[in-house]
Amino acid sequence: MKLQLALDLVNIPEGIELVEEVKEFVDIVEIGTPVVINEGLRAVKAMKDAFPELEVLADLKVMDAGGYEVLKASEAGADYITVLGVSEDETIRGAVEEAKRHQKKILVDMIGVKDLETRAKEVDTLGVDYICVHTGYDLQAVGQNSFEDLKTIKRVVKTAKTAVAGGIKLETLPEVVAAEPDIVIVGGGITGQTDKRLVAGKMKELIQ
Ligand SMILES: O=C(CO)[C@H](O)[C@H](O)COP(=O)(O)O
Repeated sequence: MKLQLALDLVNIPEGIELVEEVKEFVDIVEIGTPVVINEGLRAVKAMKDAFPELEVLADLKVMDAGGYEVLKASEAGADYITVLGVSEDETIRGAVEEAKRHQKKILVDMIGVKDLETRAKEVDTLGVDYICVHTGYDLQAVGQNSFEDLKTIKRVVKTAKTAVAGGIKLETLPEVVAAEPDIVIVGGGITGQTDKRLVAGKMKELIQ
């Protein structure tokens, strides 16, 4: 099980400083969608240059032009690129083909998918590397999480690996770990803490 640190509310120097603090406990650094919007793909390149030993995920949430956007993120040094599960199968196929060409991985984010079981089964046939259940900020704000959805994809997905994201904290991590996802994605649960190193270390312990 890998721990992915999501960086959403920082600029490039702040992100690098934050990763420096917790890098020994983290497997993947996510350049979150707001960071990509603010800073562009150069944030991916800057993180990979600063920490070549860590994997970097570009959270582009690709919705169209899958091949082209995966190409650009791959050129910037991303190891993983996210594509939305609600996008067309053609988009996901294009992303997967391009990722394979560059030895990169595609993580499909199921945010906004209404019939999770049916779509997860479909996406699982498209050759993606990971399927991720995700409660975004707007649904976290009304008290939702993805813990039951994780159990659903663990039951129906046969080929892809699984991941979970959305409001995971140290207190809720044991419940998540019990469902055995391949990647646990944590943003504010680490970045919003006063002692980030302490919390990241405890999370890593629970995951191992
Ligand atoms: O993709 C995201 C928001 O769209 C976040 O990176 C993801 O939800 C993880 O952050 P947090 O743990 O703070 O919810």
